[in-house]
Amino acid sequence: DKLDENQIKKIEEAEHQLLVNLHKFSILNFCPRVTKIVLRKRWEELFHLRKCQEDVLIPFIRERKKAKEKRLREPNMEDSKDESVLSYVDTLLDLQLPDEKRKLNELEIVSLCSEFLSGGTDTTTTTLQWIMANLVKYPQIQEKLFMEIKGVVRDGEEKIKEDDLKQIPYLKAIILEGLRRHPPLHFVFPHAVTEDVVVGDYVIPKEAAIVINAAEMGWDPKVWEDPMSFNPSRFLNKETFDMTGRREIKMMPFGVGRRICPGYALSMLHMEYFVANLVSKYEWKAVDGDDVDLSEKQEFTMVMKNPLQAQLSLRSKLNL
Ligand code: HEM
Repeated sequence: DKLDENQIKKIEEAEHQLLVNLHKFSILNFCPRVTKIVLRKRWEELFHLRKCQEDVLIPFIRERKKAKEKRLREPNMEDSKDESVLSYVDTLLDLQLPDEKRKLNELEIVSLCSEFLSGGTDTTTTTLQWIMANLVKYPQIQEKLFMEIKGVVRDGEEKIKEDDLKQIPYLKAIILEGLRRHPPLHFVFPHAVTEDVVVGDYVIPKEAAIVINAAEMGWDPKVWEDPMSFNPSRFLNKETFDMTGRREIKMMPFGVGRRICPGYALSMLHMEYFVANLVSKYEWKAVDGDDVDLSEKQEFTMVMKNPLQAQLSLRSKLNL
C-alpha cells in the first residue's frame, strides 16, 4: 500500500538527520579503535541515528518480505495477483550475492534503501535549487527559456508534458550548465583498481581509494571558457553532450563508466520537467533589494549557503 504523509515524514526525518550530520562522522573511518575511546560521544550519536533509520525502514522491509512469501505460498489468491508493483526492496530481497552465495541481510537492505533514498532525492532537489537560483539571478536566461517553452506548448495545455521537453534544447542546456557549475556531489564515490595501473606519470596502486574531484573538472579553464560564469549557451549548437563519458570526459557530475549513477536518466528527466513547468507557470524574481547569493555550504550535497528566496508571480494563461 501507499505510505501516508506521516510515514513519509518519519522516513524523511531519519534520512535527513543522518545526511546533515554525515560530515561529522567521516573522521570515524580512521582508526576506529582509537576514536571509539577519544570520540565516544560521536560514535554514540552515529549509532543513535542509524538505529532511528533502522526503526523506520525495517517494518516496511518486513512488510514486503511477508507479501513476497504470501505470493509464493498462495500464487492464485486475489491479493497476490494485485501485487503488481515491483519495489526496489523486492529486487533486493531477490538478490543473491554471487561470490558469497547468500542473500542480503536486513541491515544491508536498510543501507541500500537509505543510499537509494538520499542519492535519489537530495541530489536532484539541490541541483534544482541551484538552477532556479541562477534563473532568478539572470532573468534574461529565464526569459529566453520561457520564450522557447511558449514556442512548443500547444494552445490550452496546462502543463509541459514529457514529450514536449525534447523540443526545448535550451532547457537541456540549462540543466547541463547547472550540473557543470553546481554539481551537487563535488567528489564521486571512492573507486579502486584491481591491479596496479600507470596513468601518465602516476602509479595507481591496487586497491588504493581514488576519489575524483568532479566539480573541479567542470571548472577547468583549459576545457571550459570562462568556467565560473553561468552560460547555458555553451551547450547549444554542438552535437549532443556525452554525459556518460563514452566519447570524452569534460565533466562528470554523475560519475562515468560502469559505476555511473544509475538514476542519471531519471534525474535529468525530473529536472527538465520541473524547471520547464516552474518557469512556464511562474515568473521567478529576486526578492526586492536582494542579490542571489551563490555561496556554497557542504552538507551531504553542496547546498546553497543561503537558500533561494524568490518572488513568484503567476504568468497569465494567455502567455502560453
Ligand atoms: C542530479 C541528480 C544526481 C546526481 C548529480 C547524482 C550523482 C551521483 C554520483 C556522482 C554517483 C557516484 C558515481 C560513482 O561512483 O562514480 C551516484 C551514485 C548513485 N546514485 Fe546518483 N545522482 C543523482 C540522482 C540520482 C537518482 C535520481 C537516483 C535514484 C533514483 C540515484 C541513485 C544513485 C545510486 C543508487 C548510486 C550508487 C550506485 C553504485 O553504488 O554503483 N542518483 N550518483
